[in-house]
Amino acid sequence: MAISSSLPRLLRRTPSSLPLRWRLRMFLAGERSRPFTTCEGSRPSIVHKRSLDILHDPWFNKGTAFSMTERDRLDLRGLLPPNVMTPQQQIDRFMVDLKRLELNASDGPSDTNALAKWRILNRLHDRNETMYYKVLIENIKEYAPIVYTPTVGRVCQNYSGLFRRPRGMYFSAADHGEMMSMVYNWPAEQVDMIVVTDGSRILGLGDLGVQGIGIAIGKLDLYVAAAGINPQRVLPVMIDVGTNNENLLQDPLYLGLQEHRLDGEKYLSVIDEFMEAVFTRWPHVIVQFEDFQSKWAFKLLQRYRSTYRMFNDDVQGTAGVAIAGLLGAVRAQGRPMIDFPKLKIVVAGAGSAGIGVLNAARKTMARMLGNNEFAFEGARSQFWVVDAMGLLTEGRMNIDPEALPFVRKLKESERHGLHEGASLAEVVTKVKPDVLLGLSAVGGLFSKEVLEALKDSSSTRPAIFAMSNPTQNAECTPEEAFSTVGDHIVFASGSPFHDVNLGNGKIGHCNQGNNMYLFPGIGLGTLLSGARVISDGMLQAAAQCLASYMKEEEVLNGIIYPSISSIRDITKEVAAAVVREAVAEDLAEGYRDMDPQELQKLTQEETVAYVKKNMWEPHYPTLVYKRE
Ligand SMILES: NC(=O)c1ccc[n+]([C@@H]2O[C@H](COP(=O)([O-])OP(=O)(O)OC[C@H]3O[C@@H](n4cnc5c(N)ncnc54)[C@H](O)[C@@H]3O)[C@@H](O)[C@H]2O)c1
Ligand SMILES: O=C(O)C[C@H](O)C(=O)O
Ligand SMILES: [Mg+2]
Repeated sequence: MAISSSLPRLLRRTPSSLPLRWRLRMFLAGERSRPFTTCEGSRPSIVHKRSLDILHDPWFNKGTAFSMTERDRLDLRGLLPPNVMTPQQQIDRFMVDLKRLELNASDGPSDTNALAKWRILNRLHDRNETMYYKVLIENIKEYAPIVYTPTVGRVCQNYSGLFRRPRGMYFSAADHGEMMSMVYNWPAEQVDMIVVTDGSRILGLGDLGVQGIGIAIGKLDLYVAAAGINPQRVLPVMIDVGTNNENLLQDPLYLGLQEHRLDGEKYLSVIDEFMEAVFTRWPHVIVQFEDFQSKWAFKLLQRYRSTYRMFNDDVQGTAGVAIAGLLGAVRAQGRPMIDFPKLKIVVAGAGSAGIGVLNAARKTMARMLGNNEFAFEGARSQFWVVDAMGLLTEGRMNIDPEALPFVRKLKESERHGLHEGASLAEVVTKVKPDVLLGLSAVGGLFSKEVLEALKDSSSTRPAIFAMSNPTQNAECTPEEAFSTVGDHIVFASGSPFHDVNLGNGKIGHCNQGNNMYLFPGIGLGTLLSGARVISDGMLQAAAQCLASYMKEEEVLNGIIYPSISSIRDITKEVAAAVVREAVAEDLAEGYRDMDPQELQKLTQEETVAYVKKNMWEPHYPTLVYKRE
């Protein structure tokens, strides 16, 4: 039957408002499929596609309205958020989002159009990945704050409305027993990098449930843009084990499972099953755990790190970035890095990030002091930890095991005029720290009173790290820090802020102390070395590389982290440092045609060149058609 003879019939049956392209497509997909003349349930439409091909076909796609049986029949399981929606719910969700555009979609005072920009970039991402990444790489300073912190936080908060075309995989508590087969629904034969979250602590925004998938997508955008991981080989994953966010539990438009989070053994068995499934299909994949609540972050890290190629970005990536910044703060005082163990550090926040930093800083100090038990014990006394209940001392009931090494003895505290639960301002007043570091998720925690107290710091150049994300969760702004404590401070924040004009031609530098300077290089270095696991040594090599990347005159000027414009270059260097450490520790098993013996022969420069050569660039390849 020729197209031309059936076209008039087809045209009569389809609404004239539809583009001709669609009506033709309907014909080509089979005359039997009559979405306009049959209603759901009476006669099925025959499709000749499955999996993502259906989701990407505007004619057949039903998005979140695919029923569970259809999802199974069409290999769609895991490719959509778990909550099956009615068509009306889909329209309600879309309308809420459409109407929201009329409101001010701002994230902080810096960019009132951030979400609108995200939408435009996201549509490009869906249409043309090569072009999307070219735009991102060439304009990374401008658009990292859109695809990553801080806008990604707003994206996650609004994800049920923003959701259009699915990206990544969703494993839910309801998929127990199915994951090993579901993982084959992902169309890519090879996956190098997975970023997985359970949505329980997204940035400083709390439990966002299934909407947390946005953070996994944002992190992988940086893996492609900064580390040159091939975008065809990345996989964002959301493990939906429910949510304890009451608003989401009540929201009829929420896309995730509307039940309380799984806990205990049930929770662990879901994560175990997921890990087994992905490592069975892709034995060489690297899994980055992201934004898991502290309660599980440490346990899962300990459970998997010696078996699987995995790391926790919030615990380990953040620690490395903080160490590099702290070493920069020592150098900024005109002192050698080896003076680091002398710093007195007050840390506000004892969650996954805060404890990660404390452990790494303590180990670094101990290494500098002789790397023995005595040095390790002594280094403990450099830290004062304040959490939601104030100064952490042995007087506290029910202390988290991870925080135990950092509790202060009561006598010791009294000697400093402090007590269990003392406020941050009291601690800063009495301790006079060199560094005040915030990973508390409490915006404005470094109040005027706290910053005033820091003026009496015993350091010639006190350092303030307001590392919580996104923007509104920063413990203070750079303006507040410079104007209260003084022009001489060193300042870093987790989310980007502008530098401060101090007058008289002087600039107060706002460094971005964010794990984005390390995680892409840790992942790339692990991939290219073929390391079996990610060791402490590899993480430490990454941090040292970042610290030594900064030149003396920059550091003396208060610039302790590179500009994000050079993130591709620093990531290449970090990855090379990770490769070399993996080789030195005999963990490297090689990558493609580069075997461990050859890796071992590479000089420092050759390792950097090897990394560079393996970084994906956003160029269109020539395409040639070949019948299967
Ligand atoms: N800049 C970065 O690279 C980076 C990396 C990881 C995490 N973070 C940010 O760090 C923050 C914390 O992350 P997390 O995983 O550790 O969270 P978490 O919820 O596990 O821990 C938060 C900690 O802050 C403490 N806290 C709460 N209120 C406080 C107060 N008033 N004073 C002092 N401490 C208080 C809590 O007791 C807890 O110990 C988040 O905002 C996150 O975005 C930043
Ligand atoms: O995501 C970020 O910007 C940093 C960090 O992983 C966080 O959780 O805040
Ligand atoms: Mg994180």
